[in-house]
Amino acid sequence: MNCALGMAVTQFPPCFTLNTPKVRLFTVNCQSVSPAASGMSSTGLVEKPWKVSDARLVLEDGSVWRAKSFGASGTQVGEVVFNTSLTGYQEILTDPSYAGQFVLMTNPHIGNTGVNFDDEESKQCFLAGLVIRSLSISTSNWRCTETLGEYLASRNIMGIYDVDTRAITRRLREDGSLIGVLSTEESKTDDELLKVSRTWDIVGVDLISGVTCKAPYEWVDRTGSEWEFNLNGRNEETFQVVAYDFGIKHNILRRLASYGCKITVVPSTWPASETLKMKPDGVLFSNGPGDPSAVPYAVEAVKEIIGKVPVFGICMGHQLLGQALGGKTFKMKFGHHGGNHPVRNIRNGRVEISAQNHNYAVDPESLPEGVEVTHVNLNDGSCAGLAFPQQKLMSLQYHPEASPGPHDSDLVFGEFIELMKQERQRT
Ligand SMILES: NC(=O)CC[C@H](N)C(=O)O
Repeated sequence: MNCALGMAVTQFPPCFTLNTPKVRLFTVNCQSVSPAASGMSSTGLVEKPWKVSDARLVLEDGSVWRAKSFGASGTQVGEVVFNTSLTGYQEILTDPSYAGQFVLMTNPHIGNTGVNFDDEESKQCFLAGLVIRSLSISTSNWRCTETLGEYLASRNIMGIYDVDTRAITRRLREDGSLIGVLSTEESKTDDELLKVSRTWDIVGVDLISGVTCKAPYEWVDRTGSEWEFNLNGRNEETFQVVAYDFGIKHNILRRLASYGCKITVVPSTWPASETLKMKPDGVLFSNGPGDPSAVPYAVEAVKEIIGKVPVFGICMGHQLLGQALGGKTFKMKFGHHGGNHPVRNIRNGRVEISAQNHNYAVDPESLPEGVEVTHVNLNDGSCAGLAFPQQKLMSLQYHPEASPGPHDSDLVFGEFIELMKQERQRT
């Protein structure tokens, strides 16, 4: 149950290049909180019938945010990002791309539908923790099997509520993503927590190795019929796809299966030569957490595969393709996380509302001639999709599988099928 600080630091090694100037700590949102701040007296008797602040989120800028804890207790370090999705907190909690990050939900009311067996995007929660404004006091949904608090506690994930998420979001938008330390341990001083936030870093760390599968496996589940779209002209042929698991979301696999693919999921370190031996019709490079520059082995595998079979990259997969083509990736100020990002599909002029979750992006200027930018994020003009027809390559910086989010971009799976079909006819 205890997220010991030592464990967290071992899992995501600290960066020793940051200096840690001494600055004054300032406490925000501290509403007459007693030092014990737990609602319990030293004798263990409850002093107040309501829960009082028992947790602190200390950000690297020196701000200290008092909050109430739920889920697991302990101390955890991570990068704080804000997500603007209105629904789908369970899919967000189980998206492995959030490894090493605290997800702050800008939607103030979270937990009202509880959690269920069907909305999992992976077998585990890899995120550092959840930060919300208001935790629903009741849970009501026909699929609900557990409350959000029970769920987080059983997965050893810390959550906090009754914290000013709006103020933190404004700070992140102004200053960029910040490292934070969340703690329920009164014995740790604010200064100690601040020091940890300033000596830990997420840049340059291989987070994929902590979330990928250990061995190859077959995936067969399609999207359940009650949630399925009307797939016009559904493909009758079957295509063999090898999917690299850099932290793959299950709905990518379900959508590929629904479009008629037979899928073998392989670990992130699976050799390209083995993949090519399997003679797949296409290869998918999945989403995944962290810095694409921290996983050169993955870029090498991508390099060896492109040009030989049709490939499709999603999010981290798109960034790795960008690097494999000789391009550069960079860290954005606060990234894109949410289900309401407008993207222009340059090829047909249509605007898609998309689900996004990324902190890095490909610099299109750095890409070689012949690589086409197919999609642009309309909020900031960043590159949201690529194609290189001569190499049978396509990629999106965002999530066509949604889960959670809008389904406007689902047809891109059909484009991948088309790419594989053309290659089959050609050879
Ligand atoms: N969803 C993802 O694949 C995230 C990609 C990458 N980890 C980023 O933050 O940019």
